[in-house]
This record gives sequence, structure tokens and C-alpha cells, in this order.
Amino acid sequence: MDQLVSSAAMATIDSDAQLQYKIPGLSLMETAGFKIWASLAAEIHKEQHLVFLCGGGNNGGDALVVARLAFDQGYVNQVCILIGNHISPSCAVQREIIQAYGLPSIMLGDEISPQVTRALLDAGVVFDGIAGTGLKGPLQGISKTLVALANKSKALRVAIDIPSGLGDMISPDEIHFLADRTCTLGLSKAAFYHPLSRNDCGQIEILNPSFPARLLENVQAEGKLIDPKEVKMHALSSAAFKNSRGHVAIIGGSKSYTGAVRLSARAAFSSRAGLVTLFCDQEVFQLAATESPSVMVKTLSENDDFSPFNALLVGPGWGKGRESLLEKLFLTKKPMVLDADGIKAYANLLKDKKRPPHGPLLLTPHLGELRELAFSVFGDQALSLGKQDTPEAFFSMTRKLSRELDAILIMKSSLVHIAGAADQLIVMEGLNPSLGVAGSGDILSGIIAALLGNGIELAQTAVIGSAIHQNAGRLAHEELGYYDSETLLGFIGKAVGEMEQ
Ligand SMILES: NC(=O)C1=CN([C@@H]2O[C@H](COP(=O)(O)OP(=O)(O)OC[C@H]3O[C@@H](n4cnc5c(N)ncnc54)[C@H](O)[C@@H]3O)[C@@H](O)[C@H]2O)[C@@H](O)CC1
Ligand SMILES: Nc1ncnc2c1ncn2[C@@H]1O[C@H](COP(=O)(O)OP(=O)(O)O)[C@@H](O)[C@H]1O
Repeated sequence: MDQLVSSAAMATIDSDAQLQYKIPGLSLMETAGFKIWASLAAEIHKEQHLVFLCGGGNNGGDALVVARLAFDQGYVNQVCILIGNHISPSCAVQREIIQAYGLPSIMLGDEISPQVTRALLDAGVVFDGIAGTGLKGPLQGISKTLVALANKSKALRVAIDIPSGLGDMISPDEIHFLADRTCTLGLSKAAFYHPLSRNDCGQIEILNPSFPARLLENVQAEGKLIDPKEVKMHALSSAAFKNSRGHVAIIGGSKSYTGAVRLSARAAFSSRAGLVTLFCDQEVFQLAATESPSVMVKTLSENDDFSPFNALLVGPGWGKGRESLLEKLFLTKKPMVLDADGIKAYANLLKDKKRPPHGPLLLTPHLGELRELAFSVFGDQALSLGKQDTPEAFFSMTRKLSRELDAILIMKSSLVHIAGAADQLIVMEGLNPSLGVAGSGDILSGIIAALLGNGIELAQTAVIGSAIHQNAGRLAHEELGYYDSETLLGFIGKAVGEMEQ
């Protein structure tokens, strides 16, 4: 499990390592450069042109160490592009060293020279050491121009510590280095894990330039990264039977959306629910009753009794105008998963200042639904949680929203962010586009409802359920490449089986 930290927290570790533990900054920089080069050297050919973009801070100093180590090992087709007016002491030393070595370098002023344009376009590998934790605000001036040009290059793009332009207080909408690889130092950074940033960091590798373990362990983290492959769950007792495995009620399905509830129901069975009853509109009844023989199907009415159920899943394919029914369902105080149109109905209640009391509650919004919820609770104060938001705003707003709603939020994108299950935000890397297919979210909500029905604790349900979904997607992708949601259903039981212990 990796901690995700802000740049400010990482910079404090850097200075504590030097002030408290007396490790010289230059020594940290040398080790950083050494580890970065060691992790990449085997993948780079000596004939390739290497371009190092070096700012005036210590991030630029790291890049110069990498350049020198590469040069020493015969990677002589290289050039260091030097920018910046304020040069940090350690970076100044590295600049003197490369001069003494006779490494080719170009000092840039305010404009790009044709020589630099050519070097970037011909490059086999571009190393980005323009700015790391010391970046203040969106990229400006020559740094911005250089990054825009580097992003057009066909080279392998390697970011040192942080792709320049990404930061906690900077929207991922602003220009930043588009990395294929990020060699990050010390701990992974929260700014990589905004839903719209992660893809631009490429493969992330964490390298420790000998920061003391105590400093890394005691850091105040913004979030933690959990690998779905490492999530485990208790195996069912061999004496378990349908009545002990939980009875899930799914409330959803309307004339225009007949498939969602059926996917949720089948996903619930594959995730160990013993019984599933579907409450749907009349128009869906016939279809569901004939095509889903394992599911008990009922027509939804105002007077349904939900007391026999262990968990409710509300919302898949439900359609509009369900607010008053949702209020009634909340009153049952049953453990509930709210998805899709259920979330929209809840947002409408919240907009009308209605806050019905509820039992254990888990919401599974995608980013659009999350935006709607945040707006309905915080109004104009809510950041839009969209493209223009900063990682800091995304992390703090989602934690605040979860507290305000007294609910766990599972936010769906190419990553999964879970707020409310722990003090920190939990992040799970999905990065599997085969899961981004119609009905995939309905499957996730069915899985989660089954776990709630099994009696698994709410916070654990969010983590285990998201991991089952991601692991099923991975298994399906390994076997089939791409698939539809009905096919994905066939991999859920297998993912559960692998996770049981
Ligand atoms: N103690 C050390 O020597 C170590 C430093 N480390 C490296 O040092 C980095 C932090 O170094 P610094 O604190 O010197 O800062 P950085 O080098 O990250 O950033 C400062 C540089 O960015 C420029 N800059 C800031 N805001 C800008 C903007 N909006 N547009 C354009 N340019 C901008 C500054 O002019 C300066 O050149 C880490 O990210 C890491 O890479 C690590 O190697 C660990 C050891
Ligand atoms: N690139 C991706 N990598 C991993 N998971 C993804 C990716 N794209 C989408 N997903 C997952 O697929 C699901 C899509 O859900 P949703 O948007 O609600 O779709 P639908 O409404 O069609 O069911 C979410 O759980 C999301 O996390």
C-alpha cells in the first residue's frame, strides 16, 4: 500500500532529511540520479538521442546527474537544455560538473532556438527535470513552451519526480509534461491521482534517494493507493446456504432502461448473494421474469415491504421522478447502495434541502454524478469537481462530501477513489479501458450490494467490491481483450474465488 503525499509534504521530508538527519542535499541528489538512471538504462540504446530538460532548481540538478551517469556509460548522443535564472546551490554544482565533463549543453533564454526544436524532434528519450515539488502555479514562460514542444516529440518521455506542470494546486487542464514514465522520489504524489492526471504520468516508479525511513513512515498522507490484486476477503463457510448468504433487493428498471437491473442482479449472485429480488416497473417485469430465472421479480409499488432484506440496491435504470419513493426507502434504514438514477434522485432531494435519515449508505457516482451531488450539498461553494479542479480540491471536497452525507463514496473513473472508508482517500488504480463499457457500473453496484447483504462491514464493502470489479475486468481483459458487460459477468465469480482466503 503506497502513501500519496502533497508536494509540500515531500519537500518537508527533503528538508528534514538534510536539517534533522544531516544528509547533505547533494548526496540525496546524487543518489536520486543514480537510482533513476539504474531503473532506465537497460531500456535505452546507446544510439538513441537523449535530451535533458533542466530547470534551475534541484529537479534540474537530478536531471544533470542522470545525464552525466548516462554519458559515463557511453550514451554520448545527448544534450542538456538549461533554463532558469535562479539556480539552487546543488543545481549550480551539477552545472559545473557537466561543464567540466564537457557534456553538450544549450543555455536557453526566453526563446526556443531552432537547435533545441531539432533536438527535441529527433530525440529518442526526453528527460523532464524542469520542475518538481518546487513548482509554483501553472508553467510559465520558456518552461511552458519547452513542455509544449516536448509533448509533440515521438520520444519516450521520462519525468523526474513529477511531470512538470502537475501540482496539488494546479488544474490538470493546465499544460504539463505528458510522461510515459515517471520516476518519483521518496513517495508517490497525490497530484498524480486526480482522475484526469493519472494517465499523463505513465508508468510510475517510486525511488528513494535515501530519505530516512522514519520520515517516510510518519508523513501526513493525502491518500493511500491500494492494489486490487492484494485485496482479500474471507471465504464463505462450507455450510453457507442461500438464506445465510444474504437477500438483496434491487429497486430499479424502467421502460427505457431494462438491462441495468438484470446486470446488477446477476453480478450480485456472482458476488455470493444467496437470494435476489428485483422490484421494477411493470414494463420490465415480463422481460426480467422470463430472462432472469434465478431472480424473484416483483412490480414496484408504494406499499412494498423491504424488512426481509439484508441490503438494498437502489437506482440502476430507474428513470426520473423517484424522489418520494427514495425518501421512503431511506426510512427503512436498511444498508443501501445508491447508484445511477438513485443518486440523481438523492441530489434532487438534497437540492430541496431534504435530508432524510438513513442507515448505512454507500454511493457509487461517476464524475458527473459526483459533481451533481457536490453542487446539491454545497451549492455555489462547491468546486465543480470537473476538469478545471485541482487535485487538492478533488481530494478535500470528496472527503468533505462523504462526511456531510454520512456515506461512503465510491467515485468511478479510470481510477476508483473511495472516500469515507478511512481517514485518507483510498485510490485504486484501474487503468483498464476494457472496463469502460456500458453496464459496467451496474455490475459494480450489484457486487457491492451482495457484499453488504453478506454482512460485510460498510468500509470493507467499498474496498472489496471495487477490487472484485477491477480484478474481474483484468481477468476478462487478459482472456478476451474487449468484451460487453454480460461477458464481464462471467469473470466476477472467478475474481471472487481468487480473492477468497
Ligand atoms: N535535496 C535535494 O537536493 C533533493 C532534491 N530533489 C529534487 O528536487 C526537487 C525540488 O527542488 P526545488 O525545491 O529546488 O524545486 P524544483 O526544482 O522542483 O522547482 C524549482 C524550479 O522551478 C521553477 N518554477 C517554479 N514555478 C514555476 C512556474 N510556475 N513556471 C515555470 N517554472 C517554475 C523555478 O524557477 C525553479 O527553477 C524535487 O522535485 C526533486 O526532484 C530530490 O532529488 C531529492 C533530493
Ligand atoms: N479505463 C478504466 N479503467 C478501469 N475502470 C474503468 C475504466 N473506465 C471505466 N471504468 C469503470 O467502469 C465503470 C463504469 O461505470 P459507469 O460510468 O457507471 O457505467 P454504466 O453507467 O454504463 O454502467 C466504473 O466502475 C469505472 O470505474
